[in-house]
Amino acid sequence: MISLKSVSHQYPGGLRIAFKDWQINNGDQWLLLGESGSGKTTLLHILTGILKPSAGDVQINETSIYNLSAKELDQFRGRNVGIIFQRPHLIKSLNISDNLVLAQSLAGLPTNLNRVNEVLTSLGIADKKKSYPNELSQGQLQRVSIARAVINKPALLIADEPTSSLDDKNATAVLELLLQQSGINQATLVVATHDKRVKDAFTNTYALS
Ligand SMILES: Nc1ncnc2c1ncn2[C@@H]1O[C@H](COP(=O)(O)OP(=O)(O)OP(=O)(O)O)[C@@H](O)[C@H]1O
Repeated sequence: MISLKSVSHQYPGGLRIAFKDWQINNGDQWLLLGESGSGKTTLLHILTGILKPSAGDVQINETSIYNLSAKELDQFRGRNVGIIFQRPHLIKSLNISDNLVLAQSLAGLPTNLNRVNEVLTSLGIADKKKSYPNELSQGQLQRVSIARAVINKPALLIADEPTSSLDDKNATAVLELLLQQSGINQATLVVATHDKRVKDAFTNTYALS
């Protein structure tokens, strides 16, 4: 379970952004909506352990993440949180398989090539494991991003505008894969988006005002 209690954040010289309390149960699938500038990225950074809020408590599976040391938080994040950005951030000099192995290693986990194969197969890109990122299409790269995000079976899967750079066909496919992967891996899914094509797929909505 993830909970956000009395969280607010103030950037230096900026206005305080207050976030209403949020309880996310394991396996829930949520849409995070808000106008430009309302604080979506700020909230995703707070939820994923990247940005310590000025006030309030964030718990993931009963761990108050901002009470951890920097090193503990890095490992906790690597093991428990998978993030999919608008555009994939892969290491260009590593092939797809090695990009996923790197994600295991950064989380302090041993190399598990069976898991790499399992995830790539479930995303329909097992044949690309020896390819390099610049040899893949945009839609395939977004699948690799999803693979990297779920490789360590995170409790929380976060996607920040995952479909906005994709055409309709790829956007639908990526959305279906996100929902499917969060189901297979029993991960909670939070998708922040403006993309109208995405809205109907979710029943839970957290809206920023
Ligand atoms: N590093 C920063 N320093 C100061 N102010 C910031 C910083 N990052 C964001 N802000 C401000 O905080 C507010 C929320 O920004 P945030 O990026 O979270 O919004 P958003 O909802 O993700 O917007 P968008 O949809 O346009 O990406 C904005 O007013 C923004 O100007």
